[in-house]
Amino acid sequence: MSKHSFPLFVAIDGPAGSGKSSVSRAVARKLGYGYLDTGAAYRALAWHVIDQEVDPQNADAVAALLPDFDYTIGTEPDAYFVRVGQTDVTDAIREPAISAAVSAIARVPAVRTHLTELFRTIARAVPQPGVVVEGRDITTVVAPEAEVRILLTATEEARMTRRSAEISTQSAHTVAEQLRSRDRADSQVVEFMSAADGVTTVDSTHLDFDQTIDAVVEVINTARNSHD
Ligand SMILES: Nc1ncnc2c1ncn2[C@@H]1O[C@H](COP(=O)(O)OP(=O)(O)O)[C@@H](O)[C@H]1O
Ligand SMILES: Nc1ccn([C@@H]2O[C@H](COP(=O)(O)OP(=O)(O)O)[C@@H](O)[C@H]2O)c(=O)n1
Repeated sequence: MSKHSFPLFVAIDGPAGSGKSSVSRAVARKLGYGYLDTGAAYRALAWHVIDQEVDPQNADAVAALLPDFDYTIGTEPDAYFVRVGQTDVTDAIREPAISAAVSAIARVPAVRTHLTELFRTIARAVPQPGVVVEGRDITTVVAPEAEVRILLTATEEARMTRRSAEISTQSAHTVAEQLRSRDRADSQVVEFMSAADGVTTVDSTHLDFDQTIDAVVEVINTARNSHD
């Protein structure tokens, strides 16, 4: 199969609140690409684990749920949804209880292997000429060979401020503490705080949302030109 049979792969990693989901989705919309939110799969599995009354800390019990984990995600930037079986969990997976449980299931090796395979399959199958895939280990594990690899960062302060502006049900202090402890737990499993070789860093601390989109599109265009 020629390399043009697969969509152009844009891999974006970064810590919580760096803007991965919102920026990746907007970039995909702008370029007419598909969009894959990999964090949503980890969150959906955490939702399923809790729904099945399994202890998220019990790695074997979590791994045992994988063969029957029936997960669907929308890859159209304008028609985003996440389903487990027939249940729409798009909003439920953003609940604080899921955010609190997700790192425990994300450190189970069988979970990472299973979801990584799923991501590769979903990304290859999008009908668009490109796909923006975002998460924590896309540039390093899921698609180290991606045509475009970006680390999206922002200072901890900027990320906490953005995230707490979104969440009205918890104090800014609680949101910041939870984000910090999730980043700490996730960092023990995958490296997403510094760019791997060949990965371009986009620091959005002093960029507004539109400027961040433009900066990412510029990295993609530069990489595309060098591949042509
Ligand atoms: N450059 C930016 N300037 C200001 N706000 C931003 C910027 N990038 C993202 N945001 C906002 O920050 C919040 C967190 O972004 P999100 O995409 O959910 O991050 P992540 O997916 O990395 O956790 C969202 O409300 C988003 O609109
Ligand atoms: N590629 C990925 C994506 C997410 N994750 C896990 O999934 C969780 C949720 O990811 P997310 O992207 O929705 O998180 P936010 O950055 O949006 O807060 C993370 O805290 C990680 O534990 C992962 O391990 N690897």
